[in-house]
Amino acid sequence: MEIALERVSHRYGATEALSDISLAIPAGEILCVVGPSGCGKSTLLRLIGGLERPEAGEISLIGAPPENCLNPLTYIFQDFALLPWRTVEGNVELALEHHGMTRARRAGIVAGVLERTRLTEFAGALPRQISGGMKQRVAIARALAVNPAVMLMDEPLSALDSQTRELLMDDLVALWTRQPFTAVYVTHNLAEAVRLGHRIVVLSRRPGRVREVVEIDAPLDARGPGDGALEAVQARLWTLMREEAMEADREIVDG
Ligand SMILES: Nc1ncnc2c1ncn2[C@@H]1O[C@H](COP(=O)(O)OP(=O)(O)OP(=O)(O)O)[C@@H](O)[C@H]1O
Repeated sequence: MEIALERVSHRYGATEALSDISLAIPAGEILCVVGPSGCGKSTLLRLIGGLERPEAGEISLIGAPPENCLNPLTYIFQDFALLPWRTVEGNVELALEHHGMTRARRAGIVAGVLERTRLTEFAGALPRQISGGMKQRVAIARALAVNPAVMLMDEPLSALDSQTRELLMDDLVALWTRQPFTAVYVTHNLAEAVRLGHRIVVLSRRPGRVREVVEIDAPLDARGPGDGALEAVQARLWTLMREEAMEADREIVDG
């Protein structure tokens, strides 16, 4: 299933958040979205997820959903959004409730995604008993359980320390390599964008417009920290964003 955005614009009152965004996200691609604070990254995700309707333009899902897809679009947030009184298994199961499936089928799907996210032995743990990185793996498992057409990821690693972030990036690459998924991945972190993005969209600030789309050919599992070619892409992204980030910074200080 492919997502197409055609000339999408959105405003909140007098604030023009996004202007004239056209993008196509083919199945199996991770598209990273970067840009200075307030450029409309989260708005873009909300519009794609159907939480808000764009003021102008079209967003369409094209083609058939993947086999056994229970929900075409799922979110992964920075704050994990786990229910504290449910176990790891119970949190993943949550995504499968109200889909009218047998208990055995549900258990099979949960076991499968826990295995893919290396959580099997923690199935009975409560969120407070596990680390932040593991909590985010539970959120990823829960998103994968519905076999979505597209995962919408809003700063999923930004609440984690840098070592945990590295581990989670490795996990996401391993998951994608085993079974490619489609994702729109919003981040402030350019190192994350060059590790995880097949393409990276740089948005300009207010209104957010597509400033540039950078494509990275290297396979995800061939990328890693200290890779010179990736660092060069990261430097280029920073050059594109630097002035606007400085302006955003000044605005916050002045305000
Ligand atoms: N519900 C809302 N009502 C009014 N203005 C909003 C609303 N949501 C977002 N905005 C404004 O729209 C613009 C884009 O916001 P958005 O949160 O999408 O940006 P962002 O790039 O995700 O920001 P950040 O990087 O800081 O998370 C900002 O100027 C913001 O203040």
